[in-house]
Amino acid sequence: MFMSTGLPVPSGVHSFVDLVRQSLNLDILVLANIWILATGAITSIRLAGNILHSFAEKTCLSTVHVKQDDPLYEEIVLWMNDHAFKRRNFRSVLAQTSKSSDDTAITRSLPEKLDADKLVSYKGVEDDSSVELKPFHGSRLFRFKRSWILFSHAANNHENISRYPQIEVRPQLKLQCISLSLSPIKDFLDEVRAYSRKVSVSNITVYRTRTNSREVIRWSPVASRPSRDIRTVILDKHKKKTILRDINEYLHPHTRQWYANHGIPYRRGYLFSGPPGTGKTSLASAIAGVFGLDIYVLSLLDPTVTESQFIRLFSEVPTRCVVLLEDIDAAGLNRGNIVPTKSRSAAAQSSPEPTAVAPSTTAVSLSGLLNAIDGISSHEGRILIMTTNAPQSLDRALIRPGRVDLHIQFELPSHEELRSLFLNMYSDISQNLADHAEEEKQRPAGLDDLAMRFAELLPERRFSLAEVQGFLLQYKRCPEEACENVSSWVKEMEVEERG
Ligand SMILES: Nc1ncnc2c1ncn2[C@@H]1O[C@H](COP(=O)(O)OP(=O)(O)OP(=O)(O)O)[C@@H](O)[C@H]1O
Repeated sequence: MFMSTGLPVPSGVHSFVDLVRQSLNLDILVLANIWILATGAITSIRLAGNILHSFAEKTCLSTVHVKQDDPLYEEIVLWMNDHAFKRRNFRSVLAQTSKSSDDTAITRSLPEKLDADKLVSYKGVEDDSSVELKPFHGSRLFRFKRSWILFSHAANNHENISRYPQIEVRPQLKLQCISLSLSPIKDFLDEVRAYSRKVSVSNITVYRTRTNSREVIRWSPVASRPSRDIRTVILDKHKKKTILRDINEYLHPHTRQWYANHGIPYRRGYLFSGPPGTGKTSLASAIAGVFGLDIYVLSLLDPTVTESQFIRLFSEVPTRCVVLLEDIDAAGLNRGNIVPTKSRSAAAQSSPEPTAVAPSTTAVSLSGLLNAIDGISSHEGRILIMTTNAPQSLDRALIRPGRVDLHIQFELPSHEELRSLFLNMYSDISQNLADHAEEEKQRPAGLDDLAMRFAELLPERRFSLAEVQGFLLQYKRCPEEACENVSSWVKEMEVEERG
C-alpha cells in the first residue's frame, strides 16, 4: 500500500501514481526500492574502488606528481592532447584563445597581392585558428610501450587556495602505473620531453615572473616565438664569432666536467653594453635561438619582486638557459649610498665627468644581486646576459671576471653596418642559405649599389640601428624611395636633436 506512512498525501500525487501504475503496469514502490538498491550498490562499488585504489597506491602503484608551475606540466598536457586524448570525444573541454602566429587562414581569405590603397578590416576576416578546444581535466588510462599509465588531472580548487594560501595544495597532475618501479613513467616523461622539443624546435620560449593565485611569484611562459636568425643581428664579425664560440664551448658537457674537475663554479656571464637600440636584446634572443635555449627575463625594476624572491627565482632557472637581466644601470643599483667605482675599461672610454648616480629604484641591493649571480644557492649551467646603456656607472664588483666573463660593446653603426641593415631589410633571408657567397647571389640585382648609396648618405656612428630601421620600415617594399628620402630624414633628425 502506498499510504503506509500515515501522512496525508495530496490527491494529485495519488492520481499520478495510479496513472503510472495503469499505463506502465508497474508498482512505483517496486521502482523506488530498485532505485534505492541501485544507488546503494553504486556507492558501495565506488567506495570499494576507492579503498582498493588507495591500497594499490600503497602497495603496487608507482605515482608521480607534477606541480603546475613546472614546465613539465604544460609538456605533459600537450602530449596528452596530441596523443591519448586525440581520438576521444570530450564534452567538457578547455577553450583557449590561440596564441599561434599562424596566419594561413587569414592569408587564404585575402587577395594575393597587397593593394596599398585598399584598407583591410580584420574583424571580418576569417581566423579559424583563434579558438582552441582542448581536453583538460579528467582521467585517462592509456598504454605506453608495454605499461598502462593512468593520467589524472584534477581541477583547481580555488576556494581552498584562497582560504588556506599557506597550505601546500595537492599537485593537480598525477601519473600512475601498475609497477613497483618508476621506470615506465620515467620513460613516458622522456618521451614527453622529446616530443615537446620536437614541436618547439625552431621556437624559443620567453619566461617572465608572475604572481600565481597563491600570491607566490614564479616563472611563467609568456611567449613562444620563432627564434631570431643570428644573421639578422648586425655586429662586428669578430665579436659575433667570439661570443658564439665562447657559449658553444661553455655549453658542451666536457666543459662542465672540466669546471667540476677544477673546482670552478660552472657559470658564465656576459655584459652587453652600448647606446639604446644597437642590438643588445636582439643578440641575446638570437643566441638563445642558435643554442636552442629558453630565455628567462628578470627586471631589477620590477616592484613586485623582493630581494629574497629575486634570489630564489635566480636559483630556479633550468640548467641550460639564458637569464636576461636588462638595463642593470637603470635600477640605480649601488652599495647603499656608496658611489660605485668605475670599471677600468669603462673608465677608459667614458667621459672625464663623474657619472651621476641615480638613487636606487629597486628592492634588490647590490649584495642581493651578487648573491643571486654567484651565491651559494645560485644555479649552475645557465648563461647570464646583462645589458646596460651605461657600463661606466656599474659597480666593479658586479662586472668582475666570474660574474662577467665577456664584455661585448655595441656601438652606433658604421657605414658597413648601415649597408648590412639595408641589405637585411630588402633581401629574402628566410631561405636557409649555407654560405655568404650563395646569399649574395640571391640578392635582387642592383640592391648592393643601392645599399652602398644609402649607407653613404647617412653619417657614421650617429643614429642607432633601431632609428634607421624605423625609417626603413616606412619603405618596406621600395628601397629606391628609401634612398631618395634618407637625406631629408637625416636633416629632420638633426633639427629634432638640436631642438
Ligand atoms: N645590431 C643590430 N642588428 C640588427 N637589428 C638591430 C640592431 N640594433 C638594433 N636593431 C633593431 O632595433 C630594434 C631594437 O633593438 P634592441 O632591442 O636589440 O636594442 P637594444 O640595444 O637592446 O636597446 P635598449 O638598450 O634600448 O634595450 C630591434 O627591432 C632590432 O631589430
